Amino acid sequence: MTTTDHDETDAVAQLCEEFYEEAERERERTPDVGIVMGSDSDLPAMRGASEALTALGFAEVTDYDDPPEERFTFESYVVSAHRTPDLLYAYAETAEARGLDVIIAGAGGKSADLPNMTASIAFPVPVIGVPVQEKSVDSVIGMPTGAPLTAVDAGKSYNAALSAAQVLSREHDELRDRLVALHDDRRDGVADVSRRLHELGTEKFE
Ligand SMILES: Nc1c(C(=O)O)ncn1[C@@H]1O[C@H](COP(=O)(O)O)[C@@H](O)[C@H]1O
Repeated sequence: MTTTDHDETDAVAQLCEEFYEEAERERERTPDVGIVMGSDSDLPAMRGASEALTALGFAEVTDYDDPPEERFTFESYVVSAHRTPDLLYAYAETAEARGLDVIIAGAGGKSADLPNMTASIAFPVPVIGVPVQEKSVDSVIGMPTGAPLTAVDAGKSYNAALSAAQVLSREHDELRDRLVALHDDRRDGVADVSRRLHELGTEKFE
């Protein structure tokens, strides 16, 4: 093992320790939604999740000691079942105690095991899987009976966030109303674009 490998192992152990410590703390405000992805190279595909949550008035927690004022929040991490199984275990095992109500987990490649392993370990916290690529779909959704995972289509992290908010909205009318408003906006958007296309014609439409 090189010095770098050793340092990286320590860095993983430190993050694991932080999750276990957080699980022990009694905090008034904790993130509602957890976003995890197998690599930071998944960020372009996973950004839709934070965009949708932000559109619904969620803020991102980047410091547990200084959480945002917003009522609904989320947090993001890179966790890999294959590269850092211990980190995955620490993240998922402590998810409920750390206050997470729903997890959105995205991974790519043909062996996208992060979402399903997170679902198994974090149970009964619901996990919404995002296959980052088309080739990841089967490995994300293929769960045996008794090991549930909800998933969206490849790359649809925006929808994963809407589903996460739907779960939370059953307990929070305020969030329910924001979801309905966002839904209505999208519906109006179709009418606007339809009118513009019709009135400008296909040549001038941009
Ligand atoms: N599918 C997984 C897991 C996992 O499932 O544990 N860990 C990383 N990955 C995926 O590997 C791809 C390439 O990652 P790199 O770009 O870091 O090489 C990413 O799409 C990631 O989600």
